[in-house]
Amino acid sequence: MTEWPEGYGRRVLAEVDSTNAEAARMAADLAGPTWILGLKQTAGHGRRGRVWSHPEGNFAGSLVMRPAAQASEMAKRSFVAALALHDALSDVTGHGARFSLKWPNDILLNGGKVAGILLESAGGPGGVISHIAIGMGVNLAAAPDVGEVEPWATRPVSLLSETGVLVTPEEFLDVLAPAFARWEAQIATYGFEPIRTAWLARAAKIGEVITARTMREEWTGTFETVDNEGNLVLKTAQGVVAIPAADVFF
Ligand SMILES: O=C(O)CCCC[C@@H]1SC[C@@H]2NC(=O)N[C@@H]21
Repeated sequence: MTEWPEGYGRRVLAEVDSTNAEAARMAADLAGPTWILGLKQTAGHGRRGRVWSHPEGNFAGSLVMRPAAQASEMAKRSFVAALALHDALSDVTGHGARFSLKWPNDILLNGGKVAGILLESAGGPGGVISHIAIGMGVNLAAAPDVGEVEPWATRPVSLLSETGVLVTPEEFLDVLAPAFARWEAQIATYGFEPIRTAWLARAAKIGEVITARTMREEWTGTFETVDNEGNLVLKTAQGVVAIPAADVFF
């Protein structure tokens, strides 16, 4: 097994409202980047304020850091997190080819959603962030009921139901944390480009027609790439558009 990464803290909580909320509470006194694992999460939330339910045995964890960086740079950590989750899920199952990455923040298994990522940060002076929480939820043991997610959402699946592999949240963290540290070292040393390239190599639906829905508009077009800011680039009938944030539908 890979070693726990040097310099990263680890806190396991029997119960927590939300590991991202706990990350915010801890941020002021942080000695270094710290993983928070919630074995039971009672008020987990997803993107756009959606409820993130926590069937027993699933992974709910956040990495909290206090980097001296602009918010726009930190947003790229969601790609780092996606790569780390892809590595960890591939490692524990031995079925890497079954996983793909859905822009912006989902991990798919056999085309269903097995994991989601939620970045939350607080601002400091001059656009520099004071902390970032990289929250990750993984359906290790069970997927939420279809009725719990929006009708248009990607079908939720669990690792257990799709692969027959059951790992505990603690075991999963022991694989995920070193994977994250490897990709974090890449972005810290070489910048976003190797992350972008690696992410694209694992992306779902590249070259295919997809729909991106933002708060105000909906775009349908060919998924060309992700640009060096992390935007989704679609070739539409109106031209090429770069979309910073949206929900994507296949
Ligand atoms: O797909 C999404 O909408 C993102 C889901 C993120 C859920 C995780 S679980 C751990 C962390 N704590 C939270 O309250 N949310 C994230």
